[in-house]
Amino acid sequence: MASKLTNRLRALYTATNQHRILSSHTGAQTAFLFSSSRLASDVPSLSNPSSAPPPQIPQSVKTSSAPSSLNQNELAKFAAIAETWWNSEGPFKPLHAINPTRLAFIRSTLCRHFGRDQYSPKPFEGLKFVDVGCGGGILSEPLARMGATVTGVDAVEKNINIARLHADLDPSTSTIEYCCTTAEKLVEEQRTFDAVIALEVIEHVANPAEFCKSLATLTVSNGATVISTINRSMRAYATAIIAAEYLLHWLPKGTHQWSSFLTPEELVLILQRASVSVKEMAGFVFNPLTGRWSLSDDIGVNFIAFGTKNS
Ligand SMILES: C[S@@+](CC[C@H](N)C(=O)[O-])C[C@H]1O[C@@H](n2cnc3c(N)ncnc32)[C@H](O)[C@@H]1O
Ligand SMILES: [Mg+2]
Repeated sequence: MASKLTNRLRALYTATNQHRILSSHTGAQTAFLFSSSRLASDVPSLSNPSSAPPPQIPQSVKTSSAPSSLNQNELAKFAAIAETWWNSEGPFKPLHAINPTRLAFIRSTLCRHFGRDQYSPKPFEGLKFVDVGCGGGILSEPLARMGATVTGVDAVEKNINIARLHADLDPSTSTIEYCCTTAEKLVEEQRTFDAVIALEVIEHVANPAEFCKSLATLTVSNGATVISTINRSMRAYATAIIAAEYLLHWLPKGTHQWSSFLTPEELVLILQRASVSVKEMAGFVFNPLTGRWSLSDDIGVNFIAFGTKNS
C-alpha cells in the first residue's frame, strides 16, 4: 500500500513537473519547506493592499487553552459576505462551480475506503462526517443527501445561522448538526468522526500544522481526512489571485494571501506528522471554453488530498 501511494504521488508530482517525491525528503528539505511556509513575503501582495481599511472583527467562537486556529482578519472577510452563501452568482460562485467536482473526488475516494457502492444514492449511510469550516453548508448538504450523518462547524456565527436556515428548507438536510465552533474545541469535547473534511479552510487558519493535528485527532483510527486548498505556486498567484480577484472578479479582492497557501508536499508532511497518511491527491482545473471544472493530475493550483488516520 505504501509503495502504491508513493508511486501515485510520484506520478502526480512528476506530472506537474515541479516538485520531488516525499518519501525521499531529507531533514534539510523538510526544514526548507517549513521555513518557506507563511514567510513568503517576497511576492508582491496585491491581495493585502496597505491602504485597505482594517477589517471588522466578527463575532466568532472563542477558544480555550488549545492552540487557536482562528485568524480574526480572515474570519472578518467571511462574516462580511455571509448572506451571500447560497447566491450561486455571488462571491461564493467559485465554490458553487467547483462543488460537483470535489464531491466526485470525495464520493470515489471515501466509497473505496469505506467499501461502499459509489453508485448507491446514499453511499455514506451510517457514517459520521464533520465538515470543518462549513460556511453556509454548500458541502454539508450534499454529504447529508448521500446519507452521511453530518456535523458542520464554522467559526463565524453568521455562517452557521445561514447554514441552519438553508438546511431546514429540506427534510434530507435538516438533520445536519450545525455548530459555531472550531476543530480544536471539538477535540476538547472528545468528538470523533469517520471522515473529517475541511475544504478551502486551511489557507485561512492561524496555524496550519496545529489545525491538521486537530483534524487528525477528530478522525477515528483508520478513518478519512480530506483537505483542499491552493498550491503556493506562481501559477496560483497568477490565476487564483490576479485573475480570479482582480481581472475576473470571481472573488472579492483580498480573499487570498499567496503566502498562506501550502504546497502539496507541505500539506502531506504536516498531515504525516499528525498521523494522517495521504493516499490520493487530485487537482481541479477550469476549462474556460466549457466554463466547467474537472479533476486532473495537475495539482499546480487548486488541489484536494485524501488521507487515512494511522491506526
Ligand atoms: C472559503 S470558506 C470554505 C467553506 C466550505 N468549506 C466550502 O468549501 O464550501 C472558509 C470557511 O472557513 C471558515 N473558517 C476560517 N477559519 C476557521 C477556523 N479556524 N475554524 C473554523 N472555521 C474557520 C470561514 O468562516 C469560512 O466559512
Ligand atoms: Mg480560500
